[in-house]
Amino acid sequence: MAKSKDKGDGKVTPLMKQYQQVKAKHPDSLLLFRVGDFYETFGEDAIKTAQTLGIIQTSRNNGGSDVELAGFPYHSLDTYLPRLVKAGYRVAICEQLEKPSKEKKIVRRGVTEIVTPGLAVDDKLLEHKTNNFLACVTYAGGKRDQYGLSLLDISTGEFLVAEGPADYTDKLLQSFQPKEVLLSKDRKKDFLERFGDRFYLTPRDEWIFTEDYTQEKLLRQFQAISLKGFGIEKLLLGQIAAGAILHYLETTENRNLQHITRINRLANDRYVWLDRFTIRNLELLYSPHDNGVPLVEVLDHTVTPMGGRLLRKWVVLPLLDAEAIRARHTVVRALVERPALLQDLDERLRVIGDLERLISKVPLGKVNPREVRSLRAALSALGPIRRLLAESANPVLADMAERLDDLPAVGAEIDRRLQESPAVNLNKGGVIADGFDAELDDLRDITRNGKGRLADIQRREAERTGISSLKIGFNNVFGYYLEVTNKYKDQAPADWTRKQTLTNGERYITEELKILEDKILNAEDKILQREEALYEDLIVWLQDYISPVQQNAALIGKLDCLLSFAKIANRNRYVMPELDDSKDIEIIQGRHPVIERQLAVGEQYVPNDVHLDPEDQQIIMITGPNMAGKSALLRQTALICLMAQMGSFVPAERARLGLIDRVFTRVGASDNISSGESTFMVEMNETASIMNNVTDRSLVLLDEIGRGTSTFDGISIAWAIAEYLHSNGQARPKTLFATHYHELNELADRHPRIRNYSIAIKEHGNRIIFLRRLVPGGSQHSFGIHVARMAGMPPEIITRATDILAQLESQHIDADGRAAAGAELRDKEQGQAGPQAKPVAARQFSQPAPQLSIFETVDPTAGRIKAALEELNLNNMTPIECMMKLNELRRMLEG
Ligand SMILES: Nc1ncnc2c1ncn2[C@@H]1O[C@H](COP(=O)(O)OP(=O)(O)OP(=O)(O)O)[C@@H](O)[C@H]1O
Repeated sequence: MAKSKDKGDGKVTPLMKQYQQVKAKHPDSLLLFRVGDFYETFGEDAIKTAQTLGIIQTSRNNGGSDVELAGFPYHSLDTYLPRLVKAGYRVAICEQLEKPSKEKKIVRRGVTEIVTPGLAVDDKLLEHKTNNFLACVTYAGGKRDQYGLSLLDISTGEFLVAEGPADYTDKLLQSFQPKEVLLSKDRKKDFLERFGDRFYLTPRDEWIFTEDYTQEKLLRQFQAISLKGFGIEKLLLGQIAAGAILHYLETTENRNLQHITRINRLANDRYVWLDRFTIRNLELLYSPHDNGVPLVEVLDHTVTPMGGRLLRKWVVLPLLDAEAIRARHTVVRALVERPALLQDLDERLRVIGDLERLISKVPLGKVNPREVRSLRAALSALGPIRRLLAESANPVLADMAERLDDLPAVGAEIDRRLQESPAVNLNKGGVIADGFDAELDDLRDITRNGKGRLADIQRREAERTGISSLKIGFNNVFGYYLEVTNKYKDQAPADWTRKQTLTNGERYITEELKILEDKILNAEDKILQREEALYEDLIVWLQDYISPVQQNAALIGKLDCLLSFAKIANRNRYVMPELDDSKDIEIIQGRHPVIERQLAVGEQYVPNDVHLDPEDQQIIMITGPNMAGKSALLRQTALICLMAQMGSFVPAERARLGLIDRVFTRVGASDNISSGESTFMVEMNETASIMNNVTDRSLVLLDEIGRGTSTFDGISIAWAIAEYLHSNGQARPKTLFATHYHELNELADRHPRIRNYSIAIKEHGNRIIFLRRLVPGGSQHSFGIHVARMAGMPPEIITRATDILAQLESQHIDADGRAAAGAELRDKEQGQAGPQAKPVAARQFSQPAPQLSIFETVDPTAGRIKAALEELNLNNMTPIECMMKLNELRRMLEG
């Protein structure tokens, strides 16, 4: 609230009083207060506005008070409003609700709109190819890990509901990236703990988030007596979230919501489950790297905003239903095989524009005349598209043709009512077509032919009266008049009214003249008023067609995505994957869709075969030096599977794929301590969540798991996880395991479904040449030194490191005790109590290392550890328990 420093008599001007009343109702919004031709801001708001917009801040003296002030002309609203909202402010726009008049001291004012990051409809605030979601999250509370989530894009009318545990909610928040999250005040802390602080939060009173209140809001919006038909009746938390969104819309003056015609359940059983690490790690939508390119950018060759937005959903929601996936594949194939059809459709789609957002602007009262014309243009493009689809001989496309409706009545009515190239703004006129409205035509005729009509009256009256010298004149006192010289004044007829006597003549008015005068003088204003009224009629009339236009927009979006898939299949030589009922993944000469697009000229992406199946080759351990291409191979395998289930062709020579239901990804972080937990614990927790959720249709990517901890821990974790995934009951998730620890190669000797592979390299003198080929068999070194050289490490260090390595290798112990760690695990597994691990202190490197066991020291901790180890009943422990125990022992060691 603007603080007025009282300087003298303490009186606040009526304007400031009115301002303060309005501001009191919107304390958390930045208030733009219309005063004449300006939007003014006061107090704190003025400081923020001036800073954000870079405009001058002054102060205003209001009846003895002094307050900060910053303002801008009303016609700059379009430029400044988006900047304020993008800076993170909620902006309330307070308009003058009546015209100023002499009688009234102060005009009525009120807030007509509140714009927030999640409630944007202005094109300047929106990105064409991205939805702008407002989310609401509700929480069951207590021990139940259950959340309700609703998402609304007010600019398109898309309204979604979901319900599930925290990780599911988190995943959806990450996939849909809401611009604002509504939540109950008392849940804010919980939200921040679970989902982090990266969202723009709008906490609201608790009472809103109640079942009865929100239900009623939903029923009213959909004019329904029950929510059964929407398939969301069981999602009570989701319903509360959705109803709370509707409440929020009301309080932000968004009351005309006829474009929100549906509410859909986001059914997690229809889509591949991608855990949140997977969405991030596979860089599906965003890349954390400066020059990184996310998958969606490679896939996106859509030409309509609807297509662009839908593709983003397809990318994070790959399908589980084989039939639906095949349907997409067959369309892509049909389009790939008929380039002429593809090109024709592409050209037609390009003129459609943002049909979905256009129609949403209709009820919101934000659609301008030119946009209505674009709507008309889009509808007329649908006819030819429908014909092309119908002739395509593809059943899915033919079905789309059936469902597309070019709404000829709407097109015809727009033509009848609107000019062909109407003005953008209604307040300039020139919007409604000639010939549509007699009154408007008449007014327009007057502005064009006013003088001619006056001349007509003059001529007619002269003929009637025989006064040949009759003239028409105008003055400011009584407007148009007929003037007669004294010679003819007796001939003036009775129906003329005398208005003025001059020395040499008389002036008269007639009723006809006065009517014409009124029309001439007010024609411009009346034209604007009439056009406004007629335009409003058109918009109201259009509201009956919101739903069919939305359906067209949805079909066009889908078609656009499929065209995009066909285009990239052509451009990037993708092939149609074969989906079968197996649980296998068989990729011949697969490539990474993103990396292959980024290679420098002359560089070739080296394709690789990957075969995984739960019966025989369930887990692949991939070793190889840094930079060899291990991560790329892991990711490309997952991306190929996911692209296939999105309906896309894939970068490979051939791919035979059983459906996958979940993808889990873990990347060993080098430093995860910032979150307060040790890396070890983070990995344990995360990995435990994989263990609990895998099925034998799942795909697990483990990239350098255990890297964040010491080698000993790292190998232990990786070892135990690999074993668990291999031997845990019925579920046999297909797993790709990239690791530096070549010690893990021993696992393959012990477990039938674990296989070793490595990424081939060639050693050339002291250098490595990366061949990027996946070859059977593990690798023997870690090649850290080579990588250090490539990274530009000083030659002295490289030479010294090479020396040390040679010494260590001659002792069969590597630089930080890896062989020892491997041996330790081996011994444990075989039930041999006596560990032979021999960690070596760095200072011992240049001398033969004495064979020291940790238990041979005099340290009492070592004694405790020994006792604890002896107590263990290894046969009764799960690998995870083993790992936990190891961690505990290690902490004892660390004190
Ligand atoms: N098959 C391939 N063909 C061509 N270039 C490749 C291939 N695979 C990977 N690369 C290139 O090599 C780089 C390193 O690959 P990647 O990150 O997968 O290595 P890595 O073995 O996982 O390394 P680190 O162990 O350091 O994580 C990639 O950025 C990519 O540019």
